[in-house]
Formats: sequence, C-alpha cells, structure tokens
Amino acid sequence: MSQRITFTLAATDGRARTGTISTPRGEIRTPAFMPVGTAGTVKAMLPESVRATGADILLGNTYHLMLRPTAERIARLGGLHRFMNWERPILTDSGGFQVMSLASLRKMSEEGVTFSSHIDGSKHKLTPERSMEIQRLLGSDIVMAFDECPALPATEAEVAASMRLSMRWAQRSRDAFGDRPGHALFGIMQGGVTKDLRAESAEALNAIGFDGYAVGGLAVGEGQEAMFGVLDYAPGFLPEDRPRYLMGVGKPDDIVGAVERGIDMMDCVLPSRSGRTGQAWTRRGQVNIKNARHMDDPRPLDEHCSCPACRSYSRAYLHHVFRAGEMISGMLLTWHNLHYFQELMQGLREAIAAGRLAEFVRDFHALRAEGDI
Ligand SMILES: CCCSCc1cc(N)cc2c(=O)[nH]c(N)nc12
Ligand SMILES: [Zn+2]
Repeated sequence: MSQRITFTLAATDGRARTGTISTPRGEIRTPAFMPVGTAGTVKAMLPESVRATGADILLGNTYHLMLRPTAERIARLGGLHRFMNWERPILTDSGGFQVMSLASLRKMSEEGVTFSSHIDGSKHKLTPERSMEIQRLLGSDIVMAFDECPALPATEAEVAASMRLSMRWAQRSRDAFGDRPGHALFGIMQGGVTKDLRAESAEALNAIGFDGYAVGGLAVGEGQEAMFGVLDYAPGFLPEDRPRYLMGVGKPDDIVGAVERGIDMMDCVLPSRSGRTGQAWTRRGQVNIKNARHMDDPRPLDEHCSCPACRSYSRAYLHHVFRAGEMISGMLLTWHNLHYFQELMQGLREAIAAGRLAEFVRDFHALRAEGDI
C-alpha cells in the first residue's frame, strides 16, 4: 500500500469538527462511532449488517486475538480483514488496557507486562514492540501505541508515574512501528483528571509525532462531569490537523458532549453489549424491552427508525423473543442500537457542516427529556 492515511477537515462549529479520514481501505466520516469487534466479530452481527448500520470502521483487540486464535494464525490466513470478512478500515487497541481489566497474575515492569490468559491460564508477555508486531500481523489499518491506563482510585503521583511510563512506551511504539505507508499509528494521552499531567502527556506525544492522537484514561469510572472537565481542555492540547479519538466512550449523551468538545472518533461496547441484554437506545432515551409493559404493544421500538427491528417487528415480539431467550433477540436489538448510534453520528456530522450544532444538541436533549417511550 503506498497511499498514506490523511485527515481532511471539512467544517467546524465551535470546537466541534467534521471531516474525513482517507485510508487505502476506504474513508471514515468524522465524527465517527466505531463498533467494537473484540474477537474478530461484532457480536450478534454479520459484517455486512455492521456496514448497513453506517459504520465505516470497526475495532479489534490485540489482547483477545493474540490469545485466540493468535496473531500468527490470522496472518497465515490472510490477515484480520480477510479472516473476519470486513474489507474496510480496522483500528486495533494495543492490549495493555485489556490485560489490566481481564488477565490474571499480571506483572508490570519498564519492559512491559506479563500475564496469564483469562482463557486457559497460559503465560504471555506484551511489550510496545510485541504489541506493534501483533497489530502488524493482524493487518490493522490504525494501530494504537502500547500504553497503561491506571485503574481508579489512583493518587496523582500514581497517575503521573503511569503516564510517564506510557510516554516512554509511546516512543518505543513509534520506533517499533517504523514507516508503514497506508497504516497509521495513534499515540494515547494519559494523565487522569489532572490538567498539568494531561499537558505533559500531550507535549511528549506531540514531540514524538503520531498520525492521530487518542485521549485515554477516561471512561474508567470517573463520571461524565469529570470526563467533560478533562475534555474541556485536553483535545486542545493535541494537533488540530490530526484525528482525536476518545477511547471507550460512550452513552449517546457522552458522545454528543465529546463531539462538542472537539473529539472526532469514539468506540464503545455499549450498543452491542446492551442490545444483548434487552436495552434499546432510542432518540427518546432507553427502553428495557424485557419490561412487561411491552408484552402487548404492537408499536415498533421507534416509529422513526428505519432499522430491520423497527421496520418489521413489534415491541411485543421483541419482548417475547427476549423472554424466550431466542437468538434473534440480541441480533435485532444490537442492529437497532448500532443503527441508532450511527444515525446520531450522521446527525452530528450534518449539523456541524451546516453550522447548527447548538440547535441539534438542544433538540437531542429536549427529546430525551420528553420521555414517553
Ligand atoms: C477495543 C477497545 C478500545 S478502547 C479501550 C480503552 C478504553 C478506555 N476507557 C481507556 C483506554 C486507554 O486509556 N488505553 C487503551 N489502550 N484503551 C482504552
Ligand atoms: Zn430501530
């Protein structure tokens, strides 16, 4: 691949931006929501269905895929795009975050992290260099630097030490990634909720130089107010002409607030995970389809939604198949949720392009305040 990955800003509205990330495997419209395909699948969805919801890019996980089926096996079989039948862009996380949240017997050092697999207890080691190698073997289009995301609660001194380790790992990630036209390496800002540490992290990442920059270390239990407090300044510490990716976010109102504050890319398991548990996200707020009040309701989940669940099925049917534990329940509600999240992103992109984001945000909150869902 010779074409480099480029980011073109089309319009801004306040601190919000809309544009396009061009990659050899296709374009990514921003602001973008990226469905999570942890182990090579967006759970309960076919890849063509994920595309039909409007997704331009999806996520994979170094941690899960290195354990099973291994990156080397995926490489031998033609890479992750071929393996999972998704030929558009893929972003992969670097693995450290998932080690800390899933693995056991973890041992952290300057070198990296050793751990035991949550699947079979086998021993593994992740370093910046190994993470870059795994993401190269997978064929990821957007590679994330290897970082540490400190678990809360953490003292400011612990957050500072962790952030500085992540910055040393960012340099090693950059060195190991090399120059790969058609592939991008994103750095990850850390620093908790402390402005000086966030500024120090951004300065370190800007000095190393990346194709894009993530705001990490948020959506880890700090709450929306604290997260928005960081987003009130942190995106502005990053280069204006590069994509800004807020990791692990979030609920629809988190997404709207993050876009208002200059974020271009987000990911979250919420729409797919909650779809499997019967939680539907709609323009009027959340609907728990397992609630008995839906048992005889002939209406669709959302009469304004054009997804397969809302076009062809009643709330009564969705309630029934969830109660009966039928597989179609998670399929339909996951599709609806991903469709709604993508519709929200399209609305945000159009509003920013038209200079009417404030009006869009006002309507977004007003509809949810009305209730009656
Ligand atoms: C497929 C999942 C991608 S996002 C995972 C994630 C989520 C959250 N909330 C924070 C971080 C972080 O600080 N660093 C890294 N690498 N990942 C994070
Ligand atoms: Zn729908």
